[in-house]
Amino acid sequence: MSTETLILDGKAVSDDLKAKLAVKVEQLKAKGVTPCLATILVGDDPASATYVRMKGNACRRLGIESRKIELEASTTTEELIAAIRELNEDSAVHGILLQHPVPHHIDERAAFDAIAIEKDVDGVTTLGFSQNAFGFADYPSCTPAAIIAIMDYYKLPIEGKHAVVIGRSPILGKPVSMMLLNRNATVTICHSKTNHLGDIVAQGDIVVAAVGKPKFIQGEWIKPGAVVLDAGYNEGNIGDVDYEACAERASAITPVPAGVGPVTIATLLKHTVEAAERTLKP
Ligand SMILES: Nc1nc2c(c(=O)[nH]1)N[C@@H](CN(C=O)c1ccc(C(=O)N[C@@H](CCC(=O)O)C(=O)O)cc1)CN2
Repeated sequence: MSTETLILDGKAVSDDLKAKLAVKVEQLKAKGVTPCLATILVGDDPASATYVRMKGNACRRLGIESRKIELEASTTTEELIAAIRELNEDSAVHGILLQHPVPHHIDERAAFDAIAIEKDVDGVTTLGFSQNAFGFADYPSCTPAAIIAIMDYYKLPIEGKHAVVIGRSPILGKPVSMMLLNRNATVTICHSKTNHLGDIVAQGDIVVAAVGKPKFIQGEWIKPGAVVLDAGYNEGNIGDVDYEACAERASAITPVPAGVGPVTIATLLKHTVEAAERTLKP
């Protein structure tokens, strides 16, 4: 790795965010409101169970209530939606998180869209996505928001830069592309059918890896001086970026672990606290 490469420390960004949130949680509690996040886990995927546990622990450490709903893998779409509607109606719950992915037989889009917009702290509903695309979402999807938060924390410019996003999922690649566009970047979205991917990535001043394939982004694709953000969370805590090789060329890069991941969770907490704050306002 070049000695000049800035390692973008997600733990530092997340600690900074959480320190500010701790104050807000205390203020809310003094007014009789305890922020509450309900997490829904369907089935027994071990990685998903880990992420839900991490979110619950992060909530508790900050004084946010965490309500965990665990449903059998055989749960139907209708049963899942009924559980979500119950949480929508529960005034003590401020945010709802449905852990992705759900088992294949479930209509995940329908389930996401059952979440009330004012409780969509994970930014997964079609309405939330649309608001984010227009640049006025209360709660943009957490990983895209985390990527922007890291760039802002380190004062890395976005405006006028060419951002290349690899991945087009509805909770990551697409929303982060819209957020970068709304910050006046020129955005290219690449995906599994993109031809000459390396040539396109090589044009990026900012490269966002959201492809879901371990070490997929090659060092020789990176333009010298580019900023590389790795949103990958593959098995074994391996990112989408070939870290050592990309760090040789990048001016700044997020590691995995301790890069985008911790900021994603801190962002979820931030949105939950904001949702609780909004219940106080007329
Ligand atoms: N409904 C959602 N589902 C999923 C999302 C999401 O944002 N909303 N994102 C991913 C997974 N994810 C959160 O759910 C997630 C993955 C990894 C991390 C993280 O902090 N990883 C650590 C390392 C893990 C460890 O220590 O064991 C790190 O990078 O340092 C946070 C969130 C899919 N599903």
